Amino acid sequence: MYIVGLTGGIGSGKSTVAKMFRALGVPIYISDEEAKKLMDSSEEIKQQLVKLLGEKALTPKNIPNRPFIAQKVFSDKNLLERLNKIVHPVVEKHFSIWVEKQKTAYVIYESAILFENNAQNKCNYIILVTAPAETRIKRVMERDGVTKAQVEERMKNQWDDKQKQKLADFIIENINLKQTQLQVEKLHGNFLAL
Ligand SMILES: Nc1ncnc2c1ncn2[C@@H]1O[C@H](COP(=O)(O)OP(=O)(O)OP(=O)(O)O)[C@@H](O)[C@H]1O
Repeated sequence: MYIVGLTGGIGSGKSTVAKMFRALGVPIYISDEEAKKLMDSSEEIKQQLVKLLGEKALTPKNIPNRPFIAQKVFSDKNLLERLNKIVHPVVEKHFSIWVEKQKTAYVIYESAILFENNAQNKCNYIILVTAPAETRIKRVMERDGVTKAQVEERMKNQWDDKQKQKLADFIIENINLKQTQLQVEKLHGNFLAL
């Protein structure tokens, strides 16, 4: 079975593309969602969070205190790296178990920060979804009801497309949805024929 990574900057349309693959029967692992769920449920992660950030890292209900954690780690790169080192191995293990249960020719691993997290090694192929920055900003402003500056702030933590294009095997230009659908169908055919 092949593992196909799916990535792209904020507002590029990863989720939109993932839905198109899912409609074709491809299992999708949305890494950010799974990591969030695992942080809530894994006692192993929670214990390590308290070790790293103190008792306040958990709420009285024993779930991660996200605003507290975010405020701590986003101003301290070293802490962010250490947090990633706690969460990643658990997600990796969960992903491997999930992959083994799938019965298709390939699965998709979706992550906004696939390259930034060095997750390309686990993928046989990588698809990068792109769209012009102005388009992406407009989409996210509309989708999330945020300002241009807020979107640009989030973009700062991601690599730019030029860096990612060098490492991607396939690029889906997501501007017109019909064209995107055609690109997805073509790639799906390619992956099935591998
Ligand atoms: N080709 C398109 N034409 C018009 N709107 C689009 C197109 N592709 C995506 N959108 C819309 O743009 C917004 C962002 O798309 P989507 O959520 O798929 O991006 P994403 O890359 O997953 O974003 P994020 O990284 O923020 O999760 C959504 O509201 C989506 O419906």
